[in-house]
Amino acid sequence: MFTHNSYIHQFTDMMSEGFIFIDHQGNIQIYNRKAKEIFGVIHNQGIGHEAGRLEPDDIVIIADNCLGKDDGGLTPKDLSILGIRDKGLEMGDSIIAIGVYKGEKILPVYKYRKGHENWDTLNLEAYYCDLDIDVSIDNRNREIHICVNQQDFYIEFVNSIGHIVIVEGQTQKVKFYQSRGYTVRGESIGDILKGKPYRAKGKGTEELNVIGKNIFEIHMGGPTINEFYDAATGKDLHYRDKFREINGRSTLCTLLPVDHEGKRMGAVLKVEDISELRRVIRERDEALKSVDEMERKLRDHKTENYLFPEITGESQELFYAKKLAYKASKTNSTVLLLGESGTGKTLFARAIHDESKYHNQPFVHINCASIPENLLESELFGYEKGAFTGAKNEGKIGLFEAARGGTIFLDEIGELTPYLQGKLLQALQSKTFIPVGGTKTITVEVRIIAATNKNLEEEMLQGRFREDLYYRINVFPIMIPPLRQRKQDIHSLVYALLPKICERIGSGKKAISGEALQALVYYDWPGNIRELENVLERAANIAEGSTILSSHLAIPRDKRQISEKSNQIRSIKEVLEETERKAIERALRISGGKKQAAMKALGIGKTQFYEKLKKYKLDSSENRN
Ligand SMILES: Nc1ncnc2c1ncn2[C@@H]1O[C@H](COP(=O)(O)OP(=O)(O)OP(=O)(O)O)[C@@H](O)[C@H]1O
Repeated sequence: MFTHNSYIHQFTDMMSEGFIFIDHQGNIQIYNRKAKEIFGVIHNQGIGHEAGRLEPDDIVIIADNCLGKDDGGLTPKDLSILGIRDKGLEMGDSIIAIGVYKGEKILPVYKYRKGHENWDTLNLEAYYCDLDIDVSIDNRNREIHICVNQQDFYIEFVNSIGHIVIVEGQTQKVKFYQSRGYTVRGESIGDILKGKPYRAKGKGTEELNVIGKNIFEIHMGGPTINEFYDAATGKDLHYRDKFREINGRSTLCTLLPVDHEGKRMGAVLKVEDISELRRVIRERDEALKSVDEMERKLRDHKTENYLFPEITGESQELFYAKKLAYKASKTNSTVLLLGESGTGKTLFARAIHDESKYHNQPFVHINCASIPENLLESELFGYEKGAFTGAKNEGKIGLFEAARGGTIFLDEIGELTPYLQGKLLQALQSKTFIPVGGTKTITVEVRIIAATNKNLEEEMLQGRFREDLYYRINVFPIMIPPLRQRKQDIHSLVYALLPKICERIGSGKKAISGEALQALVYYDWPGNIRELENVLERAANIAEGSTILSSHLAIPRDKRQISEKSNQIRSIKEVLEETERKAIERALRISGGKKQAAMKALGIGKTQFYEKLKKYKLDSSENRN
């Protein structure tokens, strides 16, 4: 009845979904164009080839991502026809194999992965029988590529699939390649290897006539096709838009029985191919993953920003230093804080300790410049009783020991004498020391943070600081820029520090006038934040009213005139020079004072670089590396 109704065929061919109708015996009556496309009955993929069968001496290339599944039952044993007899190979394994059909004289090449292993791609490249062969199974993108002399034959898959390309031994021409719809065409690898004929492919190829054939001739069994048959033969089964896999393709299916005058006539199956949709979903998942990644990065960025709230300032320069400090806090490495006096090195050292895993352990701060040289050794390493005149009878533990398990902060490390530098180096290297006047070696695990306002590299080059100690402590350098290079922080510093200062000195709350604030911004702050604190404290003390005015600020008058100066027009040369100076300062700062690195970053030659350092007085020494 349906076979002769050409209108029905025409109409169903116009549908964008696959549509199959089988009668009450399971014979196909309608199989529309889209269904043929989905299941590969119509075949226009690739270059095409003639019909044929596998012959001895043909070169066979196989890529199968799960032996025994969905490939027409290809087993490890089947591969013996190519000379592969590997006892380690089992069902469920993935394999790439190249061999000659029944060609016992030419050994096969192959590579496989066990089924339980987790991997993304399996790849085999070979020059085999004068052919350039490159095969890959890409589990992530769900594709198998077999490239023969740069000709790519690829196949997509959902769960598992087998792909095969056959090259004629004599002519070296591709005589068969696997593609979508192989089950419908009865061309599984298993069948092909057993010598079953395959159909021609490509334009003008005769279409496989499915009408009138039993559904099981065209589709291998499987839950969906079984249900389809059951519904057609009388079972009361129906569903709408369900995800089903048919012949290894992901589909969205609607199944409906067809009754006429109370009698079961058959069933229809409407099929939407969602492999494409899967690809889109995968792409979307990947996009979401990168959004997640991005969000995580942003979160980290935010955390770093909010991390050390006691370190006030929003400048990029400070943010960069904070970021490094945060990273340093999560390692055990020795940290070297570099920066002028009053820039916040102690604050950073404390913040690193508090954020580290040692935060419940002691934090011991020692200023190497403030202790007389003859006492420093015993302060650091302790002494035994009676070690020297004036020593306590019972002896004393040193700061290294007091810091056991925690952090020792060696401030102004550049002030250490050569003798103490040697002692310190020994302690850092061996994590042991001998107290003054003692004989017993003491072992301590302690995290070192050192700080200096000197240019240690310069000190080292001048022979005033031991090179070995310099490298030992310069593991994680963090440069804290001076306030004049991050004037942007002045506002927030004033607003954070002033209330605390007022509370401490009991002056009552004080505000600051716009003019005073502007004067603070224009000043160059050689003493950095410590100087800013002092200026604010003094101003809060002398201001009688509730507002600090510029007249209350103890900063040199001529140095706050820059505001007026900045209104003057400057020559281009002046502006360019200032920009140049700033660029060099910034490069030196970011490279932690390392001249080679700064020079490289600036992209200028050595002579030019040193000339400019001299010109802008950024370096006292002229003849350095
Ligand atoms: N970013 C900041 N936010 C708030 N207070 C700061 C900041 N930086 C520094 N300070 C304050 O400035 C003062 C000087 O800082 P700190 O003692 O840490 O500097 P330093 O570099 O160790 O100085 P020195 O080299 O003279 O020892 C301290 O009172 C500190 O709390």
